[in-house]
Amino acid sequence: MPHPLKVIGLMSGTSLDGVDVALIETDGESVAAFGPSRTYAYSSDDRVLLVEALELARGLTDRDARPGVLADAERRLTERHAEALAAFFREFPGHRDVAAIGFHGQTVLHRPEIRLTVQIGDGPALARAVRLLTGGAGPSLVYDLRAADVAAGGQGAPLVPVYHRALARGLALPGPLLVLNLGGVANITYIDADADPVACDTGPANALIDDFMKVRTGVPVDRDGAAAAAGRVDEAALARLLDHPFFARKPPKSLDRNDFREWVALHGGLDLMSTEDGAATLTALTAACVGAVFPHLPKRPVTLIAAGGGAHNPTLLRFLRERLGIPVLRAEEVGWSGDALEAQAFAFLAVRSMRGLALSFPTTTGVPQPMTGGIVVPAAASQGS
Ligand SMILES: Nc1ncnc2c1ncn2[C@@H]1O[C@H](COP(=O)(O)OP(=O)(O)OP(=O)(O)O)[C@@H](O)[C@H]1O
Ligand SMILES: CC(=O)N[C@H]1[C@@H]2OC[C@@H](O2)[C@@H](O)[C@@H]1O[C@H](C)C(=O)O
Repeated sequence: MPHPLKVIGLMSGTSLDGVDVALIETDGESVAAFGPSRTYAYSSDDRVLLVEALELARGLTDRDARPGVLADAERRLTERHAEALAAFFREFPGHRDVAAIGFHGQTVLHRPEIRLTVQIGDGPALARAVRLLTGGAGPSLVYDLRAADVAAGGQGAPLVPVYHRALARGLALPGPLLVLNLGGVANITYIDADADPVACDTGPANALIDDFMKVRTGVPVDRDGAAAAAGRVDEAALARLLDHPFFARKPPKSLDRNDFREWVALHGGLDLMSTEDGAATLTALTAACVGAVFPHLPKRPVTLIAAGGGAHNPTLLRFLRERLGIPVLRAEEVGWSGDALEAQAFAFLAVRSMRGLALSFPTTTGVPQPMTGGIVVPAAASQGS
């Protein structure tokens, strides 16, 4: 096993809530040690800018174009990542000797069917900012990790399955195992012994709930699932929503954050529901979407491990248990950090990229062959530039 590197992963996910920073020690094949992790929240102003950027990005046909507010959003996002790292190094000065950084950026558009996925975030600019923080040659920085997969005909997402598999090797749980990330969008990794993991996005998770709660209450979250717990699931609306062709498609498949927005507006009937019933119905939708992937899996999973922000929502966890009929564990119950998992994954993927190892596989993104990816700004290259 090559010597493990100290690596930081940076993730800004589809829920637009902030920058996740996580440190691990890894050789890109297994994890030697977990370090600290933190989330640095976006201000409501940042969020408004990112939402505008997502709206504008809907019309993009060129992944390198940054018209209007997209250029502002990319600058702001890169700055926020530099500030997040500055705060992280202030708190953990002993980790300034980090060897590499994996920088996901912010997905503003994801349309793999036309080979287009756009993550904003200026890798070379962040590499320069990091060098000012660390001194010396600074770490290598790896960014744009989805592009190669999409260019080769893959879905470009999810990319975390190879990390989930590495972690799952250390567990003594009965399989097949399902790892579920409940972010803005939900995605699963199905792991059965040493077979290649099977993965896909399953449907909306928190993004629809957050957007609905923002309209109804001004606050973009159903904190602890309180509203959903007080509501009644409209099963007829749920059945209409599950009639979307996405659910009949076999994996690999992936989603843009806003893919279900119009569908829900058309078929959800949420305008006629109370806040509680609407929250309950959208929360049940997230759980039912995970159930909808079961018929597409090689075998029925026997254990589910839930991670991501949605794993803090007890109503969502209850709905998952009720609708799936299998044990649902929180990531912490198996010794993982549910909130840091994705950022850790991008640290892991950065090392894999630097070593030329595969990030994605035919069974995870549908790419024709296992595929590496990412653009590396080597430590020395950022020196003096
Ligand atoms: N206590 C809580 N109760 C209910 N929901 C919560 C709670 N804490 C976090 N969340 C939800 O989790 C979301 C954030 O999840 P997470 O950070 O995993 O998303 P992300 O990484 O941005 O998304 P993705 O994985 O899609 O890229 C918040 O937007 C919120 O809806
Ligand atoms: C295009 C894109 O950014 N997709 C995200 C999004 O958020 C969750 C889900 O949709 C997943 O497919 C992916 O992120 C995780 C980190 C992944 O690639 O594994």
